[in-house]
Amino acid sequence: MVKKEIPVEQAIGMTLAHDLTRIVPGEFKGRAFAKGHVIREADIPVLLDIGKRFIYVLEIGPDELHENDAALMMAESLAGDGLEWGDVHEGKVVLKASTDGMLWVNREVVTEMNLIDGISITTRSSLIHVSKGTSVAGVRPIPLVIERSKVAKVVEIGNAAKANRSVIDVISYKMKTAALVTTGSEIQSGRIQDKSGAVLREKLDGYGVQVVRQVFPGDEQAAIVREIVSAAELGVDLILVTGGMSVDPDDRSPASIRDAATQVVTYGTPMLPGSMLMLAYRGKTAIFGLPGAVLHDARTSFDVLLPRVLARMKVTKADIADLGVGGWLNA
Ligand SMILES: Nc1nc2c(c(=O)[nH]1)N[C@H]1C(S)=C(S)[C@@H](COP(=O)(O)OP(=O)(O)OC[C@H]3O[C@@H](n4cnc5c(N)ncnc54)[C@H](O)[C@@H]3O)O[C@H]1N2
Ligand code: MOO
Repeated sequence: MVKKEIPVEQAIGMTLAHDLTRIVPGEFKGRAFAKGHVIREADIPVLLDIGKRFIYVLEIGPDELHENDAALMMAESLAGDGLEWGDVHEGKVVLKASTDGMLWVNREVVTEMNLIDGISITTRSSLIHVSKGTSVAGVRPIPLVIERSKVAKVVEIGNAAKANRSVIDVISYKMKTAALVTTGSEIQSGRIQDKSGAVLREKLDGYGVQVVRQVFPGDEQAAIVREIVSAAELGVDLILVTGGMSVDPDDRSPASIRDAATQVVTYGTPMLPGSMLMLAYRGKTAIFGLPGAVLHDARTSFDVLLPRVLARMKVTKADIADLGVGGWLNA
């Protein structure tokens, strides 16, 4: 690479080799001049205002890449389903969700890429819910001009990983319908008005899941089991059982879910709030036992697990055990 520094006063008529950024703390951060801009006399004071006394004239060698080209090549090798991106800005491509769904990031592969000197791939956490339009990853090289071999290595790692699944995907939700089994004698008898229906309907609506049934079986185990089995036979994707999830004699929900399920993933999670949550399946129907905190707190273990269940990702006891560190969710 040949990189010549030209004082801005002598740069009129020259072409900018990269985007130039302007930052006004608290007000603005973005591109003031785009790569390729031909400098005019009127630009000189603006350039001086943003602290540019020199501009580069670049000659990029055959073994090198400009930051913008490198960022685009890397973005293409990383991105799989459910993603889109626009122009490269200031050497960075921002990947955005093109659909609602669960963000999947192959952490090991991204770490391997970031170990290459000069590579910077930044993502949101894997396995979280993202809405269409959300920015999920920023991809850029650190230097203005980077060795082609480093970018080729990123692309090679990305393509090798793709045999299995892309490095970054937004996986749309496969589950669409839910039934609510609202236990509790105090709700069944009308002593207490049900609050779970409104809370859970609103939450599920955010994931595109429709509540098609709500029943109030009280606290008798046989009645709760009957309602879970009936909802599964109706063909809903998801059954949410609330109430009776802890240690009192009339807390029958865990035993009822166990009776109705063909597989129990966990009763109990290392997360707070939401430690008494249960996850089970009856065939392909997912069953959550939701502790009282889900009705009370905005974010619980349910919000952590729901995206991966709706996306039909396999969730194991080991996956759940791994959530303990960072599982204090109200921090
Ligand atoms: N000694 C212990 N106490 C508690 C434990 C424990 O391990 N040992 N666990 C705590 C945790 S964690 C939670 S969370 C709650 C679990 O509560 P449950 O899920 O069993 O909820 P219930 O006892 O059935 O109800 C609690 C409370 O919420 C009201 N409720 C329930 N459902 C509805 C509804 N659909 N609409 C409105 N209100 C509802 C219910 O009337 C009770 O007042 O236990 C801790 N305690
Ligand atoms: O199961 Mo509870 O208060 O941890 O939500």
